[in-house]
Amino acid sequence: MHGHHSVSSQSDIQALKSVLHKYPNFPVKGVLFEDFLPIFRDPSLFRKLINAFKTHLEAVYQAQKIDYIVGLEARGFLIGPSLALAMGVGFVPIRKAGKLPGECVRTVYEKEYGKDTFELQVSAMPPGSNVVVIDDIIASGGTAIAAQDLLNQISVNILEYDFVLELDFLNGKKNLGCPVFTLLSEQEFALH
Ligand SMILES: O=P(O)(O)OC[C@H]1O[C@H](OP(=O)(O)OP(=O)(O)O)[C@H](O)[C@@H]1O
Ligand SMILES: Nc1ncnc2[nH]cnc12
Repeated sequence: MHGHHSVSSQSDIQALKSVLHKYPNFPVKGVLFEDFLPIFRDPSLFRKLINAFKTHLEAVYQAQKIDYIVGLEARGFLIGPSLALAMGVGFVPIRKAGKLPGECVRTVYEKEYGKDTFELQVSAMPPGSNVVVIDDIIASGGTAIAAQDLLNQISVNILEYDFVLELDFLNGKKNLGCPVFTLLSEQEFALH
């Protein structure tokens, strides 16, 4: 990558956007499902995705240390570990209920198309850790708020949320008390 560029090149962003796919009425009627999986089928796009998040985070957090990348099951697991490894920081998963051993904190939440339960291992991170939460998309924001709830319960500080996509019309960001970065925003996507 080019050392002094603080944002990803517009051609990388366009290349990533060009493979996104929309599926009307999936998984339920009335939902327009945004599929980002084609990015992972092409290693050069996968690399562009990871580099774009890394470049963004390194530009924003020069003075402050990121302790962990926290990924949300399941699609946050496709990005989080690769990003954490590239940045040389730890990775911690937040999982759907019943998957994690040991003492866990738990929360029930509503998302755009249903209800779910999230858990986080209490021993995963020391209190006061600074984390970035990553997922593929923010829709209603229910999932992101559930992650905030769990991280608050173990006294971990969220520096920001990073998403690949957002559904603007659902305004999911409104109840989040920290910055949100969206790599391929739906607005720009629509212009393309
Ligand atoms: O902003 P919200 O309305 O809460 O929706 C966003 C969440 O919904 C999807 O996860 P889903 O629970 O469908 O994940 P899965 O791929 O693990 O089934 C998506 O990957 C986000 O995590
Ligand atoms: N419209 C959507 N597309 C993909 N993932 C989602 N998760 C919640 N809403 C979604």
